Amino acid sequence: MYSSNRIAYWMSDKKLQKINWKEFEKICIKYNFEIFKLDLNKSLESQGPFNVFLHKLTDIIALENQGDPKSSHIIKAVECYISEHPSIIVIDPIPNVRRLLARYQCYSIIHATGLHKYGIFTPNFCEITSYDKEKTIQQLKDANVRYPFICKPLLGHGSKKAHEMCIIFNEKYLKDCRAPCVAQTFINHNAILYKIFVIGQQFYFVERPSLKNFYESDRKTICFASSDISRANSQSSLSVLDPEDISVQEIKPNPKILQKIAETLRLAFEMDLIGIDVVIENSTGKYGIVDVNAYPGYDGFPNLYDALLQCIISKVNNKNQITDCMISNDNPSNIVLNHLNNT
Ligand SMILES: O=P(O)(O)O[C@H]1[C@H](O)[C@@H](OP(=O)(O)O)[C@H](OP(=O)(O)O)[C@@H](OP(=O)(O)O)[C@H]1O
Ligand SMILES: Nc1ncnc2c1ncn2[C@@H]1O[C@H](COP(=O)(O)OP(=O)(O)O)[C@@H](O)[C@H]1O
Ligand SMILES: [Mg+2]
Repeated sequence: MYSSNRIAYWMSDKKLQKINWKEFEKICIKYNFEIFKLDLNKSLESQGPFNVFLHKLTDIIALENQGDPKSSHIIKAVECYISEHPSIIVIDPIPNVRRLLARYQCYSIIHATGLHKYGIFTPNFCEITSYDKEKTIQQLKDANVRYPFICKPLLGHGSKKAHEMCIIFNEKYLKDCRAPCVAQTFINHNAILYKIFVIGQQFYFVERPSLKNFYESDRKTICFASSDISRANSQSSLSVLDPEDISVQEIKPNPKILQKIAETLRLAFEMDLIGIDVVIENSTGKYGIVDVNAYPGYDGFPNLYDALLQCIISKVNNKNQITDCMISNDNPSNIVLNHLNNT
């Protein structure tokens, strides 16, 4: 049992408390898995061996990305250990998490999935690279980004700043774009957002508050912190619909379409633990994917830890099958080799 069923994990203490991790440890023990928290400040070799590494390293990866030497040292050590022990199942692989954190890259991956065939899209987006007004106008035009649009920081995690955004309504206030950033067309969706939580092949969705409808106008830029908008109990004034929008009929989400989004993005990002923010566009009824997160909160996911362990077990079994297959594939080639040697 020692090395074949040993799970190492790392998450911040804040996250561990929030998600009642003790519950997961109990389930692991019940199913004969040993589980322990990896100490990132100690030699990893001395804490091994283990065959599964489960983590939420997003903030450290984001800090590494911003040049923080301590974070960079930690992530390099983890990556080095993983590459020296290629049989470890990493949930989720660090290069894939890195790709997800960069918003522009993240939207490009969604855009390339072909989900538009099913009435699913990611709103038009582009990277704003400078404070040069003419250049910005051209970048918006080339990508067909319309007013109003949201400016989002390039990096989607790692600091409070990553979640500070603004809505720009007209050319006059383009100066408020905090370059470099991603600009994304604002989709009116009656202030309702759906969060899809994915754990391997299982998924679940919840409804959350979101931003009210906005239209192109000469109004000033609105700035907001995204954490004030779509948390379970958020009560922002930006989520209160204007009187003329109250009568817009709510479109109920089709679970089959949300399932299609969950399955497609899990494969596209090659990640098992993701959260996807989806809005349904008022005017078309189409499903817009506005954000994808690594290892989300899973608030409300039924039997969360059974689902998580099931995901781990199926990956361990898959890996064992592949290994068995490689061993048994060895035999025919050995026979051929022996045969050749004997002739
Ligand atoms: O960036 P957005 O789109 O808001 O997504 C967030 C982040 O993933 C948060 O993780 P973190 O705080 O680690 O960045 C997560 O909170 P936790 O993982 O801490 O619970 C939130 O889960 P919800 O709290 O379920 O919304 C999820 O909605
Ligand atoms: N293109 C969009 N159109 C309309 N609302 C959006 C759009 N993108 C984001 N939002 C709203 O802004 C919030 C924050 O944006 P998001 O990209 O999810 O940022 P974060 O990574 O900080 O969660 C979302 O929860 C949603 O309410
Ligand atoms: Mg979000």
